[in-house]
Amino acid sequence: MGMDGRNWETFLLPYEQTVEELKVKFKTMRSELKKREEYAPIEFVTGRVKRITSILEKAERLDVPLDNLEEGIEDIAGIRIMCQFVEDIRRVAEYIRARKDLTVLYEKDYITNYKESGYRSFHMIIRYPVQTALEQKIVLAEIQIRTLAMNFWATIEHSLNYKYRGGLPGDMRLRLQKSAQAASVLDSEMSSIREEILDAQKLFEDDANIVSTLLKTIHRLYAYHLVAEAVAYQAKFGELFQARDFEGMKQMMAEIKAIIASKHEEDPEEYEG
Ligand SMILES: Nc1nc2c(ncn2[C@@H]2O[C@H](COP(=O)(O)OP(=O)(O)OP(=O)(O)O)[C@@H](O)[C@H]2O)c(=O)[nH]1
Ligand SMILES: Nc1ncnc2c1ncn2[C@@H]1O[C@H](COP(=O)(O)OP(=O)(O)OP(=O)(O)O)[C@@H](O)[C@H]1O
Repeated sequence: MGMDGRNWETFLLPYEQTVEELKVKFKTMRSELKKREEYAPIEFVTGRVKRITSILEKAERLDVPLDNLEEGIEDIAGIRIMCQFVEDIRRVAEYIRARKDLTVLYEKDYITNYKESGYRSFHMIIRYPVQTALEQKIVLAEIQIRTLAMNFWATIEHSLNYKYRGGLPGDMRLRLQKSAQAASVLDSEMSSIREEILDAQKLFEDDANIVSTLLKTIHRLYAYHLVAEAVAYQAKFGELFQARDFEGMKQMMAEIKAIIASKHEEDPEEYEG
């Protein structure tokens, strides 16, 4: 007996539950990663159950018999994960592959191989065990992972395609391809800016480290009874810090280390420990 005779409402129930559960899980992943590493590779998460008309149209287009919708249509349950940067997409995919509550059936990388329309996204088709009131069912679901720029483009393109019912005029298609290119450039630009921001943060971290190790090194001079030197270096440090002269601090560090090393040579026994 075909799908037509069955109850759509109960057919869609496990998919609705799947979408709700996956949304919660990925939103939780977002907040957890944000707490752990001060930066979340996930910007936001959406999900939807495919509408009946859209399921029927797709079944017709892909020649899927109505009694095989569960296996034939892979995106009845769909989740979408938006990221700020292209690099985040790989990370999120890694986290998904490592999960124990789902299995990845296959992946489609439309970022390396974007579609002719200009569409870019990373797709994962998963098997998800969902516990209903009566039984455990394993359903297929689609996870789309994309940047904000990819999502912007795909949203506009989707609505235009819907408006023209797939028959986009040639010039429109060309302009969409061009804007997909522009979105891709935008993603690359943002990635390189991100690298620079991370470098700047690292530099700041390094400078902060120089200050603390230099102050500790100056303090060690007291252990070698070099009180006058310690006081002089402390004063010089004050000047260097005022000028934020980190190169000067590195030189000072080298000088003090040389002094300490020569003291060691004079009398290695005295200063151990
Ligand atoms: N906006 C937009 N979305 C797309 C495009 N191509 C694919 N998608 C999205 O990605 C999903 C999966 O597409 P595909 O990987 O091509 O797989 P499919 O479902 O077998 O094929 P089609 O639905 O026939 O494209 C679609 O259901 C859309 O949500 C595109 O050109 N533009
Ligand atoms: N995996 C997904 N997660 C969240 N939203 C999605 C997902 N896939 C599609 N959508 C959105 O659901 C709405 C309805 O899309 P629909 O499922 O009818 O078509 P589609 O997935 O774009 O195309 P197709 O029928 O070819 O699979 C659109 O706004 C679409 O952007």
